[in-house]
Amino acid sequence: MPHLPRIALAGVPNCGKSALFNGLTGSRQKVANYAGATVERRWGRVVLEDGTRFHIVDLPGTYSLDAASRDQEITREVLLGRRADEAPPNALICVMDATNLRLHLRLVLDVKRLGIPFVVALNMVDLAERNGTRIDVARLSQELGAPVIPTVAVRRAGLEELRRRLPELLAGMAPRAAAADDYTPLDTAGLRALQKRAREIAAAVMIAEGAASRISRSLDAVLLHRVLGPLALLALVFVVFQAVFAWAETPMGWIDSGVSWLAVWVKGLLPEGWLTSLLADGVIAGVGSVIVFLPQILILFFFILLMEQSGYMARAAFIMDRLMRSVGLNGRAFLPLLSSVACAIPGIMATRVIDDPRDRLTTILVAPLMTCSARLPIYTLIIAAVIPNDDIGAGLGLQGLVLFGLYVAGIVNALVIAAILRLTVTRGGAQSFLMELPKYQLPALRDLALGLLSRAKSFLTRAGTTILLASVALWLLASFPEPPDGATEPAIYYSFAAMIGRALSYVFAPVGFTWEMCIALVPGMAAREVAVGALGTVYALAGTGESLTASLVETLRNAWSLPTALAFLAWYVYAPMCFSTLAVSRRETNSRGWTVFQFGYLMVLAYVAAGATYWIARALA
Ligand SMILES: Nc1nc2c(ncn2[C@@H]2O[C@H](COP(=O)(O)OP(=O)(O)OP(=O)(O)O)[C@@H](O)[C@H]2O)c(=O)[nH]1
Ligand SMILES: [Mg+2]
Repeated sequence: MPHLPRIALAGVPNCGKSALFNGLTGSRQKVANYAGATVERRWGRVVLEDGTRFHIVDLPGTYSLDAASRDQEITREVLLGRRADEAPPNALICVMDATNLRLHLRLVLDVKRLGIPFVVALNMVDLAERNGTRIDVARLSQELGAPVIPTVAVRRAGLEELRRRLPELLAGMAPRAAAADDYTPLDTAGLRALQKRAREIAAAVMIAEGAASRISRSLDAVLLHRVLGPLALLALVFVVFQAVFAWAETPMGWIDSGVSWLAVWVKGLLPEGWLTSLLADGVIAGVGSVIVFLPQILILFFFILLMEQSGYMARAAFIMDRLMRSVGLNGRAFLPLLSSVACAIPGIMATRVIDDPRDRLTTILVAPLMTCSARLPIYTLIIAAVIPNDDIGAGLGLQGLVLFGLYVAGIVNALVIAAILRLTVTRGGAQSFLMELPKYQLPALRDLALGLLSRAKSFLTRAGTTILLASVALWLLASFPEPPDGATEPAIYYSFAAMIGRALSYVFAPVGFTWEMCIALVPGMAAREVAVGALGTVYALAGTGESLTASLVETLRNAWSLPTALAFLAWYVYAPMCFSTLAVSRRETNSRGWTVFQFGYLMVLAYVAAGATYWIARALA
């Protein structure tokens, strides 16, 4: 890797660097319609037709070379060659958004001072054309003293031409490490001169300037409206959770019957014995009970991707800014928190866009409270088991409403705890929030499909690895030692797992958990949805012949009292996150103390919440 020349992609956030990177390398980096989608650098290798090989690096976007936030700092360090382990790139592709030349020229002019040879990819020319902007490309190239190639990164247009120009760029590449030493940050006068020059060039090359589209303005008049905006956001989120239940029902039914059929088939095919039990009760019951949730996860991500691609996500951050400010965070924290709805890990990584270290720390600490998609299986399983599938009018279901409530609870918890932290352990002044609103775009179907595909893949991979292993391990623990002669209880009752479960139930009985639930808590630390798989395995083993075909939902409905089920839900609203999240927290906060604090406070909250729910529900029932 170190021997190949390196080309870096530089540009303002949201100009299409990652889309271009994906186009050039065939990889699938996150492309999203808001500033700050990329927070890390990513490498890829490119081989040109003439055999030239080089590495290309995708960087977080930056508005200037002396930016403050962690993601932009990475870009600056890479471009200036300040990273200990690597020299500055040999050449650059500066990506510009053709619909916003002035802003983008400023960065290009600043980058030009580095003295690293570059080409300009004049991206989003499709949008520029549509809104009536026309640019004199030859003149722009002349003014910048570098080749300018019009591109449409998402449709891979112009990439051939770009590739053709790269060998000549690499031929004239700078001796490594020379460039950055001469770079000094601009003083105010220098900055002004640079801005003036950017304006001049923009004026000179713009043959016609289009206005922001009318559609965009009228959409914003509603979606960013003081009253209508928040209402629209709330309505949208509500619809999403209704859809998660309503649309997923049928495909989930198919998967569920497929899994049950498979278990029965295996039991019928193989002679009774440990292998059959391992396959049917361990692998199929464990992994199967998690895979059932694939449709729901995909529906949730369908909406998230839609919001990211259309440009609505950044507006949602804007709407939430006031609320966020009232708890001492700012609108910037909204996107990381929203990413945590997928998973806290990318969410915590996304906090790199937050400049202020205390804001950032607070956001990291509360991110696991947002309802991650691994909780979805647990929530829906228990909701399906204990909440009646009533119609609450207007075609809305009670189950969807409860799920919506749990997600809202996650958000409220995150905000309340952020407010408390901001007043105590992470006290400090609040920062103002500035974020460019991206253009509205119709989501590209291809990108949506690819996004969903990669989600499905990672979910199934987890099911096939972590969850499979946990299910097998649990099956072992739950099947041995074998019951003594003349045993009256199901075999699992005498197993190691039951011993562990009963030991744990000294701690958890006061909050209403049964020993079967306690067994599921342990593997649930590896990944939350494993708890569902574990329940699948435990109840499959504890079950008698007739409940073999009964779904897990039916089994739980009979086995758990309502207070117990609600307490389990409450536990997972706060539940100590999976270990991978803790590892990422540790890395991003760079502090063991804060990680322990995070784990500790979530643990305590989970226990208290489960207990309170259990006792209140019992008193009411
Ligand atoms: N119409 C159009 N949309 C584009 C083009 N290039 C990128 N996009 C869209 O612009 C948005 C931003 O693209 P990204 O590749 O994520 O931008 P980025 O520069 O990597 O952004 P950061 O990582 O936040 O700095 C996405 O919604 C893309 O689908 C283009 O040439 N034409
Ligand atoms: Mg990017």
